[in-house]
Amino acid sequence: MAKQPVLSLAGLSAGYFGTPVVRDLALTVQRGEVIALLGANGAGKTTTVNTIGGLLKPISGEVRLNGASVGGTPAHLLARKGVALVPENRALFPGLTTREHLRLAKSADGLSQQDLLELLPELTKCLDRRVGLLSGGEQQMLAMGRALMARPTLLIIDEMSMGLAPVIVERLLPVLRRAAEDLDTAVLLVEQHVSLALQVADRAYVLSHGRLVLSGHAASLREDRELLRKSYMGELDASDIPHSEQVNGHPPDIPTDQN
Ligand SMILES: Nc1ncnc2c1ncn2[C@@H]1O[C@H](COP(=O)(O)OP(=O)(O)OP(=O)(O)O)[C@@H](O)[C@H]1O
Repeated sequence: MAKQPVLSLAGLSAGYFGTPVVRDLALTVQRGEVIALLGANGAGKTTTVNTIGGLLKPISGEVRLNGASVGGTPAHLLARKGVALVPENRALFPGLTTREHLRLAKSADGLSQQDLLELLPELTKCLDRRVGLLSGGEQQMLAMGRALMARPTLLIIDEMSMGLAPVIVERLLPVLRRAAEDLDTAVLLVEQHVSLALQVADRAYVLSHGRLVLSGHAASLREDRELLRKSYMGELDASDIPHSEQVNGHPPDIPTDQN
């Protein structure tokens, strides 16, 4: 029997002031999986993850967490249900130390600081430094570590690579794999850096102009650079897409305009 996904979206439309900027999304993330949500600037990635994370209400369609409908549930209540969102700006406090961030994030059922440092030993040397003095890579490591303190069932990371050199991002990617494997977390990674994201992801979905245009196993997407390029640019037509990479086994909706 197929496992129930931790996260599933069905027919999800989301946007601002009642106007959708993403439409008819369907996507699943299972426990222990790292899923990449890819797309160019303005494709709708942040809108999607903010809707999953309870910062925006869906316009229509379903957001399900472990099978239960949670669309429109506020972020603080979703956090209690095991959803952790690392936003694009990381939302750290520059004047507090790493240790203070971890202390604030500690919860009864979560990881201890020691458990977290076993998972992310790179944070040990930062414990007593103020966050404003950490490098961008160290800050992102802390933002992810703070989110993992709660042992989330679903970890969402928006633009992990934002402002970081690729060599730094390569050091952060294994953290996602460790979260998935050691904590059995479902990980949804939003990225513009396609090749970095596909290094760590099990599967990926590509958003273009607010619609999912491609999904598939990361290994096969890595091999077909031209297919990926076209999906990014909204240039796909149905004949480009191998059956195995169609969204949910059906040809995805191909954007007909560039709006
Ligand atoms: N607060 C907002 N109010 C109105 N429109 C918005 C708002 N935030 C984003 N948008 C619009 O929604 C569309 C999708 O933006 P979104 O930020 O979700 O894309 P993205 O794929 O995350 O891109 P980026 O990587 O640039 O953040 C864009 O056209 C953007 O201008």
